[in-house]
Amino acid sequence: MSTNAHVIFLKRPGAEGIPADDNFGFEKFPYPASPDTGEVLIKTLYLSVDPALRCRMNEDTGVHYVTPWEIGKEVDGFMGVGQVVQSADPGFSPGDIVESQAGWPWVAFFKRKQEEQNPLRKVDTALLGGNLTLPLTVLGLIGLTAYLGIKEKGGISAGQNQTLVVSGAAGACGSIAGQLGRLEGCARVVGICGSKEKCLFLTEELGFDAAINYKTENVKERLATLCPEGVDVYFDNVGGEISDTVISQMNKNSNVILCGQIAVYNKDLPYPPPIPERIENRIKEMSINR
Ligand SMILES: NC(=O)C1=CN([C@@H]2O[C@H](COP(=O)(O)OP(=O)(O)OC[C@H]3O[C@@H](n4cnc5c(N)ncnc54)[C@H](OP(=O)(O)O)[C@@H]3O)[C@@H](O)[C@H]2O)C=CC1
Ligand SMILES: CCCCCC(=O)/C=C/[C@@H]1[C@@H](C/C=C\CCCC(=O)O)[C@@H](O)C[C@H]1O
Repeated sequence: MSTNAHVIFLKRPGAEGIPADDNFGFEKFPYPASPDTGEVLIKTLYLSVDPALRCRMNEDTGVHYVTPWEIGKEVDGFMGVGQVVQSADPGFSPGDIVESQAGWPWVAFFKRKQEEQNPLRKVDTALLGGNLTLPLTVLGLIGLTAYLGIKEKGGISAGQNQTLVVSGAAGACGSIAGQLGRLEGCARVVGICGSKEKCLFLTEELGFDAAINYKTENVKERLATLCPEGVDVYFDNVGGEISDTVISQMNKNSNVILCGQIAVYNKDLPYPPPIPERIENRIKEMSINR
């Protein structure tokens, strides 16, 4: 009989801890014989490895909607895509492509019950043009996060000559947020990211007006040059010093879309992590929505 295998969580990185291989283990276990009534057997195809999973390595994530991983238990991510191998549920047939919040059995089969909290959804592959990872990116939670952030929190109106700055701009959320900001009507879209190649990707392929490499350039000076009328909308993926610098150049009544704070995920801080007092004061003085 073939065996299944999965990733388990072995130890927390601790305060100020950088995640390492030995935080995780790999365990083999028996492969389920066949699905019981109402169950399907799914082969994992793709798993989303998200920055917020780092917060699940801590004892307390700081937010109610993201639960910490338990020591010795299987690692589960936010979303995964798989293929039905056997089905004892009339709603699914072998070969169906499905998505759900997924555990991490590695290139293996697993058995899952239909759960109210975490439904298994059939993916309409005709919409995907052969790219089965799209439900994990632009057509999934990532795309929705960027869309709702820009639409609901950005305060963007066409014709208002607004400047949008995006940090983590070449990443999954940031790259979509910048493009949506442009479509919503921002006059200028500036991305901040960590390499020359990523800067070129933003300006040459995604239509950003400019990009700043925070690893080699002075972000404060470049922002002042690229955003001469100040910043009206900031899609914040990173927090930390970069965000302090952007917020210092934001206009009165402007909007920070607080998407994530990846720069501080290795620090043992509650979410959202505290910001320096001078930045708090500026947010109040300038009536910045955050
Ligand atoms: N609110 C929500 O529901 C959601 C929030 N998020 C949050 O959005 C953010 C981005 O997520 P996502 O797009 O999926 O991530 P990606 O993994 O696609 O991109 C993350 C990028 O962040 C950059 N980065 C990493 N560390 C730092 C640092 N110290 N300073 C500056 N940049 C850094 C890196 O790019 P580079 O080379 O440019 O440094 C990295 O590639 C995260 O904070 C995440 O938690 C994501 C999804 C949903
Ligand atoms: C702990 C810090 C979270 C910071 C915000 C963030 O990065 C969110 C990430 C999302 C995530 C969260 C939404 C719902 C989780 C529900 C899962 C559960 O365990 O019940 C999701 O949208 C994808 C992430 O990257």
